[in-house]
Amino acid sequence: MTNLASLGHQISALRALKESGRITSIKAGVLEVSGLTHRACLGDVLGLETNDHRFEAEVIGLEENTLIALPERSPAGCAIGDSVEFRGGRRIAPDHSWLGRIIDPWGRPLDGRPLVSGPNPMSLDQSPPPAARRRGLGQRMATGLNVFDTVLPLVRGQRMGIFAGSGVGKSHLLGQMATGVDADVRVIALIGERGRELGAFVNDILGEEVLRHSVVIAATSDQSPLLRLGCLPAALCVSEFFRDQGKQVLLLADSVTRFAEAYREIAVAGGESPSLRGYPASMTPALMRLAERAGPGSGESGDITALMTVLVAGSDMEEPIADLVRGTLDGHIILERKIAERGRYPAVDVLKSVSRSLPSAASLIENHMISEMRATIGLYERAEPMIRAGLHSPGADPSLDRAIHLWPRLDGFISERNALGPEGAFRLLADILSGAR
Ligand SMILES: Nc1ncnc2c1ncn2[C@@H]1O[C@H](COP(=O)(O)OP(=O)(O)OP(=O)(O)O)[C@@H](O)[C@H]1O
Repeated sequence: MTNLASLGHQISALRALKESGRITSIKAGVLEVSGLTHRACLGDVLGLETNDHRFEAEVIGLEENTLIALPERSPAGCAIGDSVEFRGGRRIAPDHSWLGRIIDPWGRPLDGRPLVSGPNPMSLDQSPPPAARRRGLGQRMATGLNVFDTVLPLVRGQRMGIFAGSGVGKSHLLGQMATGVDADVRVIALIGERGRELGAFVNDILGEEVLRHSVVIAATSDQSPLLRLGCLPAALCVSEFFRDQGKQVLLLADSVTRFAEAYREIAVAGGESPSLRGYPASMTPALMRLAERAGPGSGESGDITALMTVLVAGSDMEEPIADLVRGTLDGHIILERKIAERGRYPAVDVLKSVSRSLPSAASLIENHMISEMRATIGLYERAEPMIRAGLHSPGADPSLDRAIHLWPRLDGFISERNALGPEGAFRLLADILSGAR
C-alpha cells in the first residue's frame, strides 16, 4: 500500500513540461544560469547533465536576469550554454521503512539497497510547532549513564549541546546516548565526518540492534557543502515525521560546527559577507530556527529530544558557534580534555555543565544531593593543587577531608553505566554521599 501511495503521489507531482535555462558563467565552482529567474526561488533544485554525470545544483542567489547555483559536485564537464533543468523545491518523503537505513540528506540510500519513499513529501524547511500549543519539557529519561541520570538530567523534549575539542569523546558519548536513552526512534545526523568514521560509528558504536530503531542521515567531509548543510534539516524532517506519529524521538547531531561551516561556505559563494568571526549574519536565525524545530511536541504528537555536538577549538566557549548554541539550547555538557587524558570517560566536567531541566526534573531530596555532589567536587578541585603539593594536613578542615575521601567515588560514579534508571542512580549517589559506598 505504501509503495502504491508513494508511486501515486510521485506521478501526480510530475510536471508535464520540462522548464530549462542555460549556463552563462562558471566561476570558482559556482554557476550562473539565465532563463529561469521568473521561476526559481532560493533553495530550488536544478538538474545538470554532462557526458559522464547527472547531478543537481541548488539556487543560492538570485539577480534580475541570472540565478547563482552551487552544484553538488565539481562542475567539471559543464560548458557555457549547457541546458539546466528546473526541478523546484527540495523535498524528502520519510517512511517507516527508513528505520535501519543510512541515507543522504536528499533521501537517497547510502547503504546500497533500494529505498522506498513515503506518501507525503516534506520540504526541508518545516515550521516548529506553534509556541502557544507546545507542551513544556516532559518527564525524566533513563540514559544508561549515572551522570545524566542524576546531576545533568535529560528530559523529554530537552535540547542539549555537547561541547568539546577534537578527540575528547563527543562521538562516543553520542553513541552511548543512542544506545542508552529510552526512545522509540533515533535519528542520527552525521555531518562532515570523515568517510571511515561513518562506518565505524554505525558498526562499532551504534551496532545492529540500535540501528534497527534508527535512521542515520550522513554527509561526509568530502561531499558538497550543500549536502553537509542539508543533513541537519533532513534529520529534523525525519524526526518530525516520527514525532507526528506520536513517537518519542531522540535526535543526535554530530556536529553543529560542521553545519555552520557548510552554511558559511554556501553563503559566501552566494555573495553574503562574513561578519561573526567569518560567519555570515544570516546564520544565527537559521541555526536558531533549526534548534526550535526540536523540542516538545503539541497535541497527540511525541517529542524530539536532541543532543547536538559542538567542536570547541582550544576550549574557547566564546567562539561564535559555541556561544550561539549554548545560549539557544536547554543545557550544555562540557567534555574536558584534561579529564579524557586521565582516562575517565565520558569526560564530562560536571561543574561547567548545566541541565536547564533542573530543578523541576528532580525531587527536593534529589536536588539536595545534586548540590552536595557539586559542592564536594568543587571543594576538592579547588584544593587539588594544594593536595598534590603535599600542603594539606588531614584534620585541619573536616569538610575538605570529606571531599578528599568522597572524590574518587564520585569521579567513578560519573563514568559508570547503570541499568537502574534515575531512581537507582540516585540511590547509588545517596550511598556514596552518606559514606556507605
Ligand atoms: N567512552 C570511552 N571509552 C574509552 N575511550 C574513549 C571513550 N570515548 C572516547 N574515547 C577515546 O577518545 C577517542 C576520540 O573519541 P571520539 O571520536 O568520540 O572523539 P570526538 O570528540 O568525537 O572526536 P572528533 O572531534 O575527532 O570527531 C576515541 O578514539 C577513544 O580512544
